[in-house]
Amino acid sequence: MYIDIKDVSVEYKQEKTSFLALDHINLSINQGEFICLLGPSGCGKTTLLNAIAGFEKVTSGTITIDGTPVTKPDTRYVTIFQNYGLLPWRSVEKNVALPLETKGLSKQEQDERIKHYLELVGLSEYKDRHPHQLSGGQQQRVAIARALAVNPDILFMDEPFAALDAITRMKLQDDTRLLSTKEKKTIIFVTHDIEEAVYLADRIVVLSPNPGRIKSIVDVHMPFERDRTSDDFIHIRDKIFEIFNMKVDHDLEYYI
Ligand SMILES: Nc1ncnc2c1ncn2[C@@H]1O[C@H](COP(=O)(O)OP(=O)(O)OP(=O)(O)O)[C@@H](O)[C@H]1O
Repeated sequence: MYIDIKDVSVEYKQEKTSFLALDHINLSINQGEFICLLGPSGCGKTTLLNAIAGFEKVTSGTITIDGTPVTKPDTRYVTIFQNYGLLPWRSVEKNVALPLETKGLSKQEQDERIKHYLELVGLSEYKDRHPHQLSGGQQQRVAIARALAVNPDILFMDEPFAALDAITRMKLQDDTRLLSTKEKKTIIFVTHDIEEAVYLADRIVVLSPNPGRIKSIVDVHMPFERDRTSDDFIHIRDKIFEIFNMKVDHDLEYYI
């Protein structure tokens, strides 16, 4: 297995108390897989993502990537944060260039990568703009281009589209799925939006809180082209609702 999470617990210690955010998590992830971590607020999604990415130390258990134990963040992997994290004083092009400058790439290689990834996210014409001259969705695309430009093996995405309107979110979901296959990345994607998870994932890891545990793992056997209104889609969505013991109602917003 590419990523192996064995018996991982994370306990946050405060002055006198401690809180078990993750309790004996076991999960194996294949290379190239699209995994969604799904669950209600506080169930430990971000903690698990950060532990795999090396930003959070585990209290017990082990995480290995490609056979190497994770002890700290590795430049082979990259995280897209929810708030885009763009530098306002840099142009789109210069924002994408940022991580490349520290990688010691030649100017020509930097330029090629910037061009390629801005094209991939459809922002070539916006390269000279600054972040405040872009919509939220465009800013997030710049963040995606910047993340991909360093050619990471794994992309960690923590609710990257939560702040966007529904139409933009759907467009970026399509883009993300396309590049996960085109660029053959392993993607670990945190969301609390059930439909987003069913639309994107190869497997959905459903977590429950207090303490954070894996409640269920749902295989999403659907073709690449997914239709939110198809019977298969609705069947998997409703299955997840059942996992959460939530009433299925057609007027319900599908968030947890
Ligand atoms: N540094 C910390 N110290 C103490 N408790 C923490 C710390 N970070 C997170 N927690 C707690 O651990 C639990 C899991 O947090 P985490 O952020 O992983 O959840 P989440 O599923 O990502 O939630 P959300 O969907 O709201 O972002 C929460 O109850 C949170 O309050």
